[in-house]
Amino acid sequence: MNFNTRSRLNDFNGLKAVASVNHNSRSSFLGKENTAAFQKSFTRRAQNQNVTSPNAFQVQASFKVAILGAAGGIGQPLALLVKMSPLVSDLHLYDIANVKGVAADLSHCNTPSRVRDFTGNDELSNCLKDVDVVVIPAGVPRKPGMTRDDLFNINASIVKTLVEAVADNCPDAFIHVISNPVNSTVPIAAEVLKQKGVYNPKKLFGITTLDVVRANTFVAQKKNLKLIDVDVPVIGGHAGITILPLLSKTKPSVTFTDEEVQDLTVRIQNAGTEVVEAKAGAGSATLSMAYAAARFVESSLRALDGDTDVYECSFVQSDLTEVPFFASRIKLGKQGVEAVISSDLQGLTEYEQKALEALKPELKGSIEKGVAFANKQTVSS
Ligand SMILES: NC(=O)C1=CN([C@@H]2O[C@H](COP(=O)(O)OP(=O)(O)OC[C@H]3O[C@@H](n4cnc5c(N)ncnc54)[C@H](O)[C@@H]3O)[C@@H](O)[C@H]2O)C=CC1
Ligand SMILES: O=C([O-])CC(=O)C(=O)O
Repeated sequence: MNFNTRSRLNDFNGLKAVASVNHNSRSSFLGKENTAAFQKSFTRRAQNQNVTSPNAFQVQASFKVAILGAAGGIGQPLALLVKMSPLVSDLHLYDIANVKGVAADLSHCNTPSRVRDFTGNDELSNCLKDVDVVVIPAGVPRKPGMTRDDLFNINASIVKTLVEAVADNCPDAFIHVISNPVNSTVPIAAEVLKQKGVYNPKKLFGITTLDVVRANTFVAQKKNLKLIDVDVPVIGGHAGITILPLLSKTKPSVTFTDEEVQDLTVRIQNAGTEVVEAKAGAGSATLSMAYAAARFVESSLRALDGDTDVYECSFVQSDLTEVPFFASRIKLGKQGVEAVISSDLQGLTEYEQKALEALKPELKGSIEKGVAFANKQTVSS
């Protein structure tokens, strides 16, 4: 098992690979455990397509990705990063406003995927037809002084409506929910899919990758480690104390003083607020979020493509604890969540064990709020 993030950051060859017709091997700029693994999957794909001397253009990438909320702060840089993925053949951008220009702009990049724009309810079905991965960053972001839960009233309805369309048009797709509060929007999505009779818990993901990205960055800085070697699992949920970095499980193995554990944990938990305050009313994390979401998209596509070494943290339906949705490390495969990695929860420090118990009531409450919203709406509609 390879849990490290080596070569995720330093390998920008993906851009070169997709831009060069003579390039006979491809490596991804994101989400690759290592170039050798990617080379293996490239060769496998070439064999499957009966291409004898493969190059990046002959070996067709075959995955369709849709981004709902594509003209927003996260949507735009995310669309750019996904446009650079050699695994994507079609990129569908949907928003209620301003998406035409974003798509026109992006479509001039000389990477292979085709970009199409869709706007308004009438075009949502076409946007979603035959899509493999749907990413949902639609919704409003926080302003200083707000909690993620303060976004519930607006974003719950947005996510509900969009997931209804996903259920009707691409029920087999991987669904990546970014819109906050993730601790509630993911359970809402699950209820909507159940109501439509198409819920597959293995294919619904709350995106918590940014917590891992932050934890890796902050730990590497604090302990003076090589950034690409660091991997910290982050469990629980995606708000305040429900975000629990398991510093004792950091790879490579590293020791922290009690004070370092306290400081790092609080910084990782408050990192979203740190950005909201720095942006001073102009929104929340967008660039780091787009980077994190692109990493999760790339990992999902690698899994769909048959790679067998794909691990990420995500907020999914889980029986790891008594809380029905829980973020933890998962193994991704062609059918979605192949395994929830339970070993991370064994041998926790006293600090982590206490923090885990403390987060459960809040997380459970947020999940129940989402479930109640989805079901109340059904009764009254
Ligand atoms: N999961 C995570 O780690 C993170 C989640 N977020 C969340 O992501 C969401 C989006 O953030 P930003 O991109 O900064 O916001 P933004 O306001 O810049 O962009 C949101 C986009 O969604 C679009 N939109 C609104 N309603 C829509 C609908 N019904 N259908 C399609 N598109 C719709 C808007 O037109 C806009 O283009 C927020 O809820 C934010 O809290 C932000 C950072 C990290
Ligand atoms: O803090 C916010 O509102 C956005 C978010 O989820 C994050 O940056 O982690």
